Order: sequence, then structure tokens, then C-alpha cells
Amino acid sequence: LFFRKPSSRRDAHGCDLPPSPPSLPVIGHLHLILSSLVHKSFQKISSNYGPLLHLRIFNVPIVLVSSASVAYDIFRVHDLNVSSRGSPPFEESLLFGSTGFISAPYGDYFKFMKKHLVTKLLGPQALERSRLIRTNELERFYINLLDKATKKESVEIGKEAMKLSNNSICKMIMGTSCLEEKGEAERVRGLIIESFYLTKKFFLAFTLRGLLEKLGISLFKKEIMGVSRRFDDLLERYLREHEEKPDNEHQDTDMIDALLAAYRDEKAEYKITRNQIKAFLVDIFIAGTDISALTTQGTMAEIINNPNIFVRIREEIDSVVGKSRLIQETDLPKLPYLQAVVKEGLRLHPPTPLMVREFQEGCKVKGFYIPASTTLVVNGYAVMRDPNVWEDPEEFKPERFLASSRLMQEDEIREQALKYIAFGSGRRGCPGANVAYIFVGTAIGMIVQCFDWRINGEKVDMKEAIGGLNLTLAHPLKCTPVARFPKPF
Ligand code: HEM
Repeated sequence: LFFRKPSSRRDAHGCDLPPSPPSLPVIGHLHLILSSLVHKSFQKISSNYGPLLHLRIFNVPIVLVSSASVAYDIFRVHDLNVSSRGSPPFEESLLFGSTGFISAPYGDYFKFMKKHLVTKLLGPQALERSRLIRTNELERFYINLLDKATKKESVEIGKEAMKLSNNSICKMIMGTSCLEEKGEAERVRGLIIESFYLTKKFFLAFTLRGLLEKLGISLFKKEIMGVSRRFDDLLERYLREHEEKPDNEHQDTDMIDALLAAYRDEKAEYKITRNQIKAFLVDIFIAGTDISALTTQGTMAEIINNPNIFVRIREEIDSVVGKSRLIQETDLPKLPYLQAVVKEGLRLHPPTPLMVREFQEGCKVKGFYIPASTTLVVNGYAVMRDPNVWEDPEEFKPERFLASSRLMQEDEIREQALKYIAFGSGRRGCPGANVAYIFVGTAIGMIVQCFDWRINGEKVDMKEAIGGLNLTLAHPLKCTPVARFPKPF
């Protein structure tokens, strides 16, 4: 009586919806994903029923994708159709609101902001301009660990790595001086941490927004607006300071200058609002800081559990960098094994295991019909552990990412590339991948180059948990550094 097969809905050409596991009345498939590790529940469903499924949570239709081959078909043929994420439930909030960048539909506002994001912050030339900021922050990270080593104190790798990425991003966006004087980076970090505690609630409100709107309920609005207001105070103060700088201090190369100029210019190519600038900054802080730190933590945990990998990274760094200076980001291209280790860390422990989009129009995928407004969930965790395309998918084997000598057809290369989907794909793929590789690569490089590590017990416990919406270790990695060199660099 309770389980029912979904009615087979078809399009005008007689095409079926993708297959669907048995569902319950009213709640649909909710009971199948109630565990705290939703990506694992999704992975289990797809290993039982297939890599392309149609699910329903209450009245919300979802298409779940769990293989490289289906992800390839979607991003190759339907990328534009899935380049929006659906409108968020809180219009006026800077945090998770509709003025944000991450939730913006693929259109003029999104393209305008993305152009500035790439040219002024995350593109290769912008990254070259801000290199000194990251070099100084890496040095600070090193000095801090050295201090802990002298005092024989343990550190939480995730927390320390978060300081590194947060300080770097804040300074890349907001400049060095104002931050150091007033401790603004600390304040931003506090707000980001609070935001992470709210992401799960936001996701629930987002998924059920249609139903909640009909019932006149605005779930979690008060808490989310509270954090939004505090972000607003901080960013408004910062924008005003930026506007009040004497003209000769404006270099006109920084992203905020360019956005404020567009805000003031009546004839700008896109007329942005002040709220849009602030919501955009909130999104960059949230997207860029904790996720890089979680990657550093997960990857370091694997390295500590695999001492032979630790030794091989150190040997590579010693042969390229030597023993008389600290690793720098310009060394990374000459350190292929270290890069492979970071990629393997992201494959096994993707901090954002689920990617959520929305089909704007009805379409066909692998011969199945997908109606317009269906939510798309790509389970990157399952794709990157798919036994059909990865050898020993559960093992930490960085060598798999070292250049292969086999020549592949262009299509095969793209399909193979989509089996590694840690940064998503297509127009809405992560624009921060390059800087993320720098943060994680230099952090891990320095940690291995300069310190040995002691842990409590034989092995790091790799049990997973979800913090906010991100995948993390259930027990934060705590270990004690032992300085390798008698004198600091
Ligand atoms: C290891 C670190 C990181 C990982 C694993 C990661 C992963 C991702 C993923 C999976 C997405 C969704 C992509 C999709 O829907 O296809 C995303 C989006 C995004 N990421 Fe990252 N990211 C990282 C670091 C960063 C950094 C450092 C920044 C910026 C400073 C950043 C900025 C963004 C932005 C703005 C978006 C939204 C893009 C859009 O909506 O078009 N990310 N990221």
C-alpha cells in the first residue's frame, strides 16, 4: 500500500522519464536520503538502480547523475540548459539570496560579474599580480607552525589552512593594509564559519521553496538574515572606505574599484546595485575559503596514513626546491607528483560532493525525457569513485594522475576528464580552480617540506562527516609538527 512505482510519464514523442526507485506517498524518496551523508545515500541508490535516476522529494522532481558517461552527455549537449541553479528562497539576503553570484541565473548579471571575477581576481594575470600576497601568507603559515613545533603543541590542520586561504582571499579582494590594521579578515572568517552552520538549513529551505511558499512559511529566514546583516555592516564600511580613498590611491586595477565604477556609471554595460556587489563578495568568501582548507586537511590525512607518499613528495620537493628556501607557488608546475597527490585528495574527498543545477527546458538525456524545472544533482563523489572508470576507486593512488602515454580520441579525453569532476563543469564550473590548486599545493608542499608529523595512534581516522554542506573528516586532523631544519628559512 505504501510503496508505489512512479507512474511512467512520457514526453510528446513517447520518451519515458529516467528510472525511479520505489517511492512513498507524499514524501516520495525522502526516506532514502535521510542519512547525514547524503552523497553516500545517493551513491547507494544509484548503485542499486542506475547512474541516471528520477527522484521526488515531496513535490520536487530531481534527476540524479552518478556516472562520468551521463555527466559527459549532460555537460556536452545540455550545458547551457543546466547553467542556472534555481531561484533561492530569500530575496533580500546577502547570504544565499537572489542578489548573489552563485545563485544568479545564467544571464547578463552573471556574465558581467564573471568577467570581473576572472580578469581582476582569479584569471592567470590577476593571480600573477596578487602572488606576493599569497607568498607572504604562506610564510606566515610556516612561521606559525614553526612556533607550534618549538612549543611542541598540536595543530588542527583544517583550522590553520582556513586561516591561510581566508587571509589570502580577503587580502586579494580587499587589500592588505585595512585588513591588518582592523582585523577584518578575522571578522570575515567568523561570519563564514557561521554561514557554514546555516548552509544545511538553507538547502532544506531551497529544496522545498515551492511548497513552503504555498504554505506561507519562510523557514530559517531570521537566522540567515542575522548573518546577512552583519556581512552587510562589514562590507558597507569597506566599500565606503574604498570610495573615500584619495584619487591617487585608486590604482583602477582592483576588482572593487571596477565594480564601484560600474555601480556609479549610468551608462555601464550592466547596471549593478550596491547589494549585488556585497552579495557577490559574500559568495566569493564562502566559495573560496573553507573548501580549500578541507581539501588540505583530507589530503594531509591520506599522506600521513601513507608514509611512502610523504617520502616521495619530500624527495620531489628537495630535488626541485632544495633545502635552503621555502617552496613557492611558481615551483608547482615542476612538482608533478605533488600536483597528482592534490588531485587524488580531491578525487577521494571532494569537499563539495554534490553539484546542484536546474533544467531550464525539457530535454532528452540518454534517451530519457527530463521535464523543464527539474533539479539536477550531479553526485561528484559517486562519479569519482565509479568502479567502471576508476581502477581501485577506494584507494589513494596519486600515480593515476601522472601523465599517461596512451593517445586518446578527443571525445574520449573529454569523457575521461568528466570522470574527475571535483570543480564541476561547464559554464558554471568553479572559476577558482587555479587558485585552489595554488592554496592546497603550496600548503601541503610546505607542510611536507618543513615538518615531520606526529599523530595520536597509528593512523588518522578517515571517517567522513558533513559540515554545513561540505564533506569533511568526522574527527578534525590534529597533529604535532616537528621542525625538520635546525634554522628557519
Ligand atoms: C579545493 C577548492 C575548491 C573546490 C573543490 C571547489 C569546487 C567547486 C564546485 C564543485 C563548484 C560547483 C561547480 C558546478 O556547479 O559545476 C564550485 C563553484 C564555485 N567556486 Fe569553487 N571550489 C574550490 C575553491 C574555490 C575558490 C578558491 C574560489 C574563489 C576564490 C571558488 C569560487 C567558486 C565560485 C564563485 C563558484 C560558483 C560558480 C558559478 O556559479 O558559476 N572556488 N566550486
